Amino acid sequence: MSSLNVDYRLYLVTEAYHPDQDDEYFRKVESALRGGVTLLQFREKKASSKILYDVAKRLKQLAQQYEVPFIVNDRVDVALAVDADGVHIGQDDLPADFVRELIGHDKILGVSAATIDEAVKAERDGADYIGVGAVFPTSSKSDATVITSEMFQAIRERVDLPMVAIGGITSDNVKDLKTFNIDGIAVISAILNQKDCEQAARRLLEVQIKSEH
Ligand SMILES: Cc1ncc(COP(=O)(O)OP(=O)(O)O)c(N)n1
Ligand SMILES: Cc1ncsc1CCOP(=O)(O)O
Ligand SMILES: [Mg+2]
Repeated sequence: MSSLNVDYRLYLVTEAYHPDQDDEYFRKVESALRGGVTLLQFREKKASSKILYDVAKRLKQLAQQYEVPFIVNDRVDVALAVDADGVHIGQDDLPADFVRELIGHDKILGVSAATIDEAVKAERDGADYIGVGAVFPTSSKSDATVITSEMFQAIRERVDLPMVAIGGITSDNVKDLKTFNIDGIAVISAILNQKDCEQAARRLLEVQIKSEH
């Protein structure tokens, strides 16, 4: 998959997978895809490699059904094993230039950046997009720190790559990002903690479009 025409507008990052809630997990992801999610990331911090592989294969199939790219967080091995469309890595993961070598140029490489230096390096190392945040406080990632809007803007000015905002984004505060010239938002709880994930996704897309005008 070429990274050129990726639609970053609404990037869904998965919540923790629990085998005893398997049906519910996939039902919510599919509901969100129906609501218009444009990119799907499998983020799983605790599961065994076997579970990672099995869940990733099933998520990839779902993403394919809805024609959205499928990205694996952290685990390049799992991404390659299931032939995902890309990998997302952070500052504590394998180095981005090395990951680019491992996955080649046909796959999407996303890199987290919270400073200008990290963002500039990500671009140099071959990232296709950067994930920048946390833009708001979040309880979905225990070690996330909130960056200032000045930092966000400074990164935007220095890097030409598509930029996705992440962390604590909701349909209420998404309008506060409208001056930042972002390419999209990445969310977990704003979709997956809602009763109706399809409706939550649809609403986030709508609010984003409205706040562009
Ligand atoms: C789109 C996007 N942006 C940032 C992150 C955070 O990645 P990282 O800093 O490696 O933290 P973990 O998600 O691995 O805990 C992301 N996953 N996606
Ligand atoms: C993975 C990640 N990286 C920075 S904040 C965050 C969590 C995003 O989750 P939520 O959308 O629920 O705040
Ligand atoms: Mg990571």
